[in-house]
Amino acid sequence: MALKKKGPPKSLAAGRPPVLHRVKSISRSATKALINKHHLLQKKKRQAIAKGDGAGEAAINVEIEALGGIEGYQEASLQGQRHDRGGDSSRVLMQWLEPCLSSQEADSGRRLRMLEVGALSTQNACSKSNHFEIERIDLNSQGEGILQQDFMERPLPKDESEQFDIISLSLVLNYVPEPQGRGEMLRRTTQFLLAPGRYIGAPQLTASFPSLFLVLPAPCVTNSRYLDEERLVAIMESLGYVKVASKTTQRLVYYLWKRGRVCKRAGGPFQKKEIRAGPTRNNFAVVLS
Ligand SMILES: C[S@@+](CC[C@H](N)C(=O)[O-])C[C@H]1O[C@@H](n2cnc3c(N)ncnc32)[C@H](O)[C@@H]1O
Repeated sequence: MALKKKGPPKSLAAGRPPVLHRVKSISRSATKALINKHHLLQKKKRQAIAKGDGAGEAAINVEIEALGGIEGYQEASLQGQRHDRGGDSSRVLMQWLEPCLSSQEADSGRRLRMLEVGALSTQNACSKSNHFEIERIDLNSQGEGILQQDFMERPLPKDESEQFDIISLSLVLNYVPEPQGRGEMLRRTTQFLLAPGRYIGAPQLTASFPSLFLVLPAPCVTNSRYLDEERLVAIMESLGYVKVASKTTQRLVYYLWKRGRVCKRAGGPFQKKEIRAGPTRNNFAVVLS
């Protein structure tokens, strides 16, 4: 009987059980291209569904799967959270909130409740800070501690116990393929936040809570035909939000919006209207009817 030919000796590591899922490294440009392609396919899929084009939808699903499906997309997103690529966006939130949170805990010991929509990890800066009791959800859970749930299908809160002091919506709004869907997502956040003005016993929290942490790729606001900072502020104000903090980097825009009372004179509705022309602009838009 012929002996089985042995391959090259394997490293010791090859024999060890996979105790840690290590994310494969992808270049920065490949990551960006993969994320953009995924967003484009999601948009085309939504259009095919709206037209009742079953064959088109199936073909797009094949393309999405060929790109690695939602898992491939999430893996690429995790690459973007690497320290050398700008790091996890919730670090900015913690820089903004740390001073008021530290003094609040010394006073009352109550941990604030956070809903993290589109959570890829349980190890980001807000999780590690220990300041929050966090409920994490994602369309495709990456594991324990993250509930698999579509925020748009999440049952509305029955009472205060199901509402939150803060919602994190980091790089999620731009995943929604249609402008109307984005407006609906923003509107929905208000229903999950506690009523404004409830921090009577902790006045240091009043300036920042209840609030929405919103992060978007910078070009969505800095280089869109249909959205700029002024229009975003107007949209958010029509929902009762007031801008408390913001930061723009080359890659991302970060905002902290505090929920206030909806002003009767607030503008809107906000249709898809060109506010800046130019061949190099993108088409990111938010529509609120
Ligand atoms: C680009 S990742 C962002 C992850 C992380 N928040 C960050 O800032 O790096 C977007 C995540 O949002 C999730 N997502 C998109 N729409 C969602 C929805 N309607 N409900 C829950 N999760 C959603 C996607 O599944 C994906 O994991």
